[in-house]
Amino acid sequence: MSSTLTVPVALTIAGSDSGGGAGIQADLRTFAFHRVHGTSAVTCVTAQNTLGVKRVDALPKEAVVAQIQTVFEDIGVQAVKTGMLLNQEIITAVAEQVEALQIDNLVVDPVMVSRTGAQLIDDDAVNALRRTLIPKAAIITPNRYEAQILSGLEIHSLDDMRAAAQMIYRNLGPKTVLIKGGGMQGSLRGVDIWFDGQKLETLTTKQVDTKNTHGTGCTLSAAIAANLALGNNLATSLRQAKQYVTNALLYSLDIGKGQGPLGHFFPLLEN
Ligand SMILES: Nc1ncnc2c1ncn2[C@@H]1O[C@H](COP(=O)(O)OP(=O)(O)OP(=O)(O)O)[C@@H](O)[C@H]1O
Ligand SMILES: Cc1ncc(COP(=O)(O)O)c(N)n1
Repeated sequence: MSSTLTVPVALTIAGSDSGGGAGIQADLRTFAFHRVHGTSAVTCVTAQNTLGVKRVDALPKEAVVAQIQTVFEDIGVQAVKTGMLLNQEIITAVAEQVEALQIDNLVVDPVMVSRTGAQLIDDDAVNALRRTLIPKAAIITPNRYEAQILSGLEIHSLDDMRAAAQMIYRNLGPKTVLIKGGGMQGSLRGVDIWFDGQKLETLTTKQVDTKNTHGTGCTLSAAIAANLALGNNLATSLRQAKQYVTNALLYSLDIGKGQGPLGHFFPLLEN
């Protein structure tokens, strides 16, 4: 006897991480955990491990567009997340597809700077993100450094995070801004702030004491997209996604010599 299931579908438009901790690999595991069918449009291929990124090769923008269109034509998609889009050409092409396909449930993780402060995309790409994609987002999820670039403010405290969220909302026009605390000091690492033009909310978990935090940002944005694909409203999606990242951090994996990945399927890892 076999049975068929109908499940929601999410699409990730992001880079491949050969080390399996972040990017497309983290996103697809996150979708699967949520019982959401994961589809993907690869933007670039990174040679990466737990110690860092050694090489990045971009795909032609036409290849990225073809993946998105081919998935939409046949399968249909309830929510989309974007991760590492790398260059101006790919960002502009993705923004055009968002417009043409009338994608509403769009989660933009504006991957620009790693948690260690290394810039991952050039200035033209940052400007393209600001101009073309961020204004179309249902939510954007910058980390501390990305929020500094997008707001022009220095961020050292919770109040700074709140001011930056409001500034980005007003200046760049996404429907909601969530600033992640992973790059802050001490207990603020578990605290995120979000602002939707009316409510200024805080999502708090205890700081998890682990060095294995590679892919936390990708995982959070993929979990938000998965929850939206399941039909949850934004506030519920953010709460659930935060809880999911925290659980996956509590079961992070000691793999490699640097920052290991999260335990995305944590219930299978319990002794
Ligand atoms: N040590 C920690 N303890 C608890 N929560 C954490 C910790 N580190 C990160 N987080 C949470 O993980 C989520 C991702 O935030 P973070 O600031 O790490 O994003 P990021 O810099 O984009 O991630 P990445 O390390 O993947 O680049 C946020 O909800 C943040 O609060
Ligand atoms: C392919 C790829 N995409 C994104 C990130 C950053 O991810 P994160 O912000 O989750 O560390 C990464 N290191 N590699």
